[in-house]
Amino acid sequence: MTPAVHIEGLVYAYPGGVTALNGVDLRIEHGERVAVIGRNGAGKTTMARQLNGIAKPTAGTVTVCGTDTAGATTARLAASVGYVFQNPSDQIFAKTVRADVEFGPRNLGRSAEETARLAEAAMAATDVLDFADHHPYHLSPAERKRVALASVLAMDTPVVVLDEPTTGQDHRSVRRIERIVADLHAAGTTVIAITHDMDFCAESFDRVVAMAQGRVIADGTPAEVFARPEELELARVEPPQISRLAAELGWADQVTTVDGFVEELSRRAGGEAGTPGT
Ligand SMILES: Nc1ncnc2c1ncn2[C@@H]1O[C@H](COP(=O)(O)OP(=O)(O)OP(=O)(O)O)[C@@H](O)[C@H]1O
Repeated sequence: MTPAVHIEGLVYAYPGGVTALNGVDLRIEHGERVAVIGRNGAGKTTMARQLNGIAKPTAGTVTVCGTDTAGATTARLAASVGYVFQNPSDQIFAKTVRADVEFGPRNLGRSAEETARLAEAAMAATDVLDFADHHPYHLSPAERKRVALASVLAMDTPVVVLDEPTTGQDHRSVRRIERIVADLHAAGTTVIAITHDMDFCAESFDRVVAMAQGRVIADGTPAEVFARPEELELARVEPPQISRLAAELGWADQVTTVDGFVEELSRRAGGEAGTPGT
């Protein structure tokens, strides 16, 4: 089957001269949940921007849902890839939240009825329905970020790319975003998130791709990647808090999620600690 994303030998140099990507190879299958991590300037956003054709390879190829981005218009790629910008101000443009969220599906040729249904569902999932008729300008940065997410969810694309979705969000909103990622996954959508939030990374993603200096330096499950101190050092990231707690307790097995921690605790206490989520 054609992969959702296939990147081969990708090099990208900005017009100013910075070579931000230095030979990236990455294959992501349909339905995968992938977190892309790494220090500032590692090339994460530059790579993600290739997926919806905002930027085109200097060398190498990027194929999304079977379409080579080199010859494809951004409008064509928009049907396959929804991209939530790191900064919502780069994305939101309409006079009301509802108009912004409805723009994408309408632009993709959905009927008025379908557009309204998709927009309503996306606004409910991101908890922005209460201010659907407000001007996005009057919302807080965290709320605007959720509007940007709603606008992409409403497009119902097979691939969704989230650039730093949890930044600036409170605990409740982060949990909501975790739920959205789980729902997208259950619906078969491929989810790719760039994140500096290692707790979110470990809780919501099955695969972690670590980048440094324009290359992929580690690729595996959260447990595999967080067990590689040299690569983590190079990527300047620390394992999730729960992993560090488990390490402090001297547990040899790699724990990356709260549920995993509770399971391990329960096993060690002979089943007395209860089951996760109860
Ligand atoms: N518009 C641009 N023009 C020139 N160079 C750029 C531009 N945007 C990014 N760069 C450079 O490209 C490299 C990769 O940047 P990029 O934003 O992709 O990294 P990142 O891993 O997403 O970082 P962050 O975590 O800070 O978002 C950096 O050296 C950065 O300075």
